[in-house]
Amino acid sequence: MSVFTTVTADDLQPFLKRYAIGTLVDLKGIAAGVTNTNYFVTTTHGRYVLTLFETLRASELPYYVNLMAHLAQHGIAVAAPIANLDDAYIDTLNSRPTLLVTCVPGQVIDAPTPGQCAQVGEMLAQMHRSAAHYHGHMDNPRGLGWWRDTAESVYALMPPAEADFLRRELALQAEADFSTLPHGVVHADLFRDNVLMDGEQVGGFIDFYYACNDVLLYDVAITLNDWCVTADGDIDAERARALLKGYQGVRPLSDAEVAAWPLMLRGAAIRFWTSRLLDFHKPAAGEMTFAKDPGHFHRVLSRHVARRDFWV
Ligand SMILES: Nc1ncnc2c1ncn2[C@@H]1O[C@H](COP(=O)(O)OP(=O)(O)O)[C@@H](O)[C@H]1O
Ligand SMILES: N[C@@H](CCOP(=O)(O)O)C(=O)O
Repeated sequence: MSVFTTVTADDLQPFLKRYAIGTLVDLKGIAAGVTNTNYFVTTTHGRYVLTLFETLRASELPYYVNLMAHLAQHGIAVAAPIANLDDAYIDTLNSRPTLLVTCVPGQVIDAPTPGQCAQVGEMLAQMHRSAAHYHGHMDNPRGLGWWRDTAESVYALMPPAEADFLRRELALQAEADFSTLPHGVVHADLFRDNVLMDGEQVGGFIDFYYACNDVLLYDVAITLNDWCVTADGDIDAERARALLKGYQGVRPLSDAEVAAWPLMLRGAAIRFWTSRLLDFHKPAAGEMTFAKDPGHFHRVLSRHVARRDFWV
């Protein structure tokens, strides 16, 4: 359930007067999603998504919101922020920082086809290209240092063999030097539940609140680890090849990126293994979400370690 802060028509009508998007026709809470309060808002001008931020403060939002606006201006399929009459994207409703964005078409797909993976790869590469001139900068708050600190906080709660495995993998990541690989703006959480597919086309990327500046190949690895995964944590080679072909049709990988790819896939798996371990073993006080299975990314990582063919 993702309506944490209730919004009524009486709350919304005066709020909408600060925008030029018509008057309220319908307001409906969105059940999917885990972090923020989301509503579909239909006005006389069309359909929008209203987000009330439950944890991020207004001062933390400009990097993400200006990025979404920048990408939308460049024709990338993303939800486009709507400015109010003061020309601000971030407003306030019911004491929460609030954003209105366009409603993108499509739905979340659980079992993507290779063709859909190819479209996601293509759109991701276009996103990387078109964000090259985005002026905002945000270091990755969930980089290697965060993985290590998080792992340290849960080792004692893990089966010893798994903790040893994670320690060894983190040591390998620490030895790697990715500093010369192409960097830029990455979504950093482009899982299936953060993309709406409109048939075979990408309807829109959503949920940019982990976006940051980092290695572009890392974003490809995060995306592939979710879009091309099988139920047992293995990677489906046909989907993986399709996603990489779609991506490389726009931004071919360099030799250095191809060489770094196997380790990057492992790093991307560690990122979500550690965050899921933390959520599982140490849920934040008052946290409103249920923890996702950390074991899944343990399996994804183990499969990558054993793998000899990496589809590039
Ligand atoms: N711009 C949008 N257009 C259409 N549907 C959207 C849009 N933004 C969010 N949604 C819907 O709301 C759901 C939850 O959004 P999400 O951003 O994942 O929430 P949370 O930040 O709480 O994780 C999505 O799965 C999707 O169904
Ligand atoms: N995609 C991640 C979860 C990302 O964090 P959230 O705050 O959006 O739940 C995963 O599947 O572990």
